[in-house]
Amino acid sequence: MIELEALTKRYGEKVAVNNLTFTVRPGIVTGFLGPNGAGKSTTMRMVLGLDRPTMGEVRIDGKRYDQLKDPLTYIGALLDAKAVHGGRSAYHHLLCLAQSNGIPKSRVAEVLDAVGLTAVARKKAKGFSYGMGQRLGIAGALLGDPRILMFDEPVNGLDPEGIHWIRTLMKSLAAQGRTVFVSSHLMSEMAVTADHLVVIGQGRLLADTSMADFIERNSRSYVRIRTPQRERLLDVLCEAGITAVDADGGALEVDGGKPEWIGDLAAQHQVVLHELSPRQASLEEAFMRLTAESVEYHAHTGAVPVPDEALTASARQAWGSDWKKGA
Ligand SMILES: Nc1ncnc2c1ncn2[C@@H]1O[C@H](COP(=O)(O)OP(=O)(O)OP(=O)(O)O)[C@@H](O)[C@H]1O
Repeated sequence: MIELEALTKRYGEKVAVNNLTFTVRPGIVTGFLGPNGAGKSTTMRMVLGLDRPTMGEVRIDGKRYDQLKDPLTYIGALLDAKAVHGGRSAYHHLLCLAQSNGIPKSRVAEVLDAVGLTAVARKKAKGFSYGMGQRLGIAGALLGDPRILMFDEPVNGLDPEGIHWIRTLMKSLAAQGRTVFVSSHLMSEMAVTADHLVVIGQGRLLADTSMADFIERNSRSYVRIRTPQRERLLDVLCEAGITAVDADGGALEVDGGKPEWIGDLAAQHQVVLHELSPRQASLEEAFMRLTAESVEYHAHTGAVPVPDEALTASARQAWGSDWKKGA
């Protein structure tokens, strides 16, 4: 389990991580989502004791990172796949890690096998492709057989086969009862990998919710309609008790409506339709909406278009006053 409590990191005037409180639990994959610069990597570095919090703290199974004996046996992480001595072979890179962390030598061959690098184990890391480098980084994370694993944007730059492999690996690690914490800026990727979501924007917590809840609340289905007789159609829909809202390009949208029903209604009233199409809002759109509110807060004046229940209490407070103080 990873517990963050009021975790904050300032770099001069810049608040990279702002009062984050959440828990990453075992047995599931927790996705850590946020747009570029949201503070994901800074948070992960603080989890590993690589950056010092300005305020607050992080506990790994109840202890600070610097209190862990042989930390690789508690938490394994892939933060930067390039952080490998290029002149060393994959085998020697892992052997050095093992020896400096009280991990038996036999474990090196096991993790090389687990990530599919056995055949190239004696080759120098500098000759590795990006995907092979990612696999080597993951082997390092698995080396201490830790109960907690943390991956920073592990699928970035990978081909579909590599993405599928990492996705399957994370799910199987969680199924073994481990805590799996993985960052991404892609909602679509998290939707098929994570069981739980923590979303941040500008260092602040925006949502801490189960993936199932997020999907249920944001998988909006609607019908898009275009007509040259807009006012007439609006009257007809209104009489039928259907609410239509304006959409881009002069179109109308009806939430949850059936296209057949709207088409029949239009035909009965001799309203010409140029488009009548069922649509499903993507989760990526929902994520962009959620995070755009934090990125562009100053420009925002209307109601927050995200389901209130999906937000944390601190996020609800965050939509406003304290942001304008420049916090
Ligand atoms: N050492 C540093 N000094 C100054 N500012 C920093 C430092 N590290 C990060 N930042 C700033 O803190 C903010 C958060 O950065 P961070 O890398 O944690 O975000 P991220 O969510 O991981 O983004 P990305 O997806 O682009 O990696 C950014 O505005 C970044 O410029």
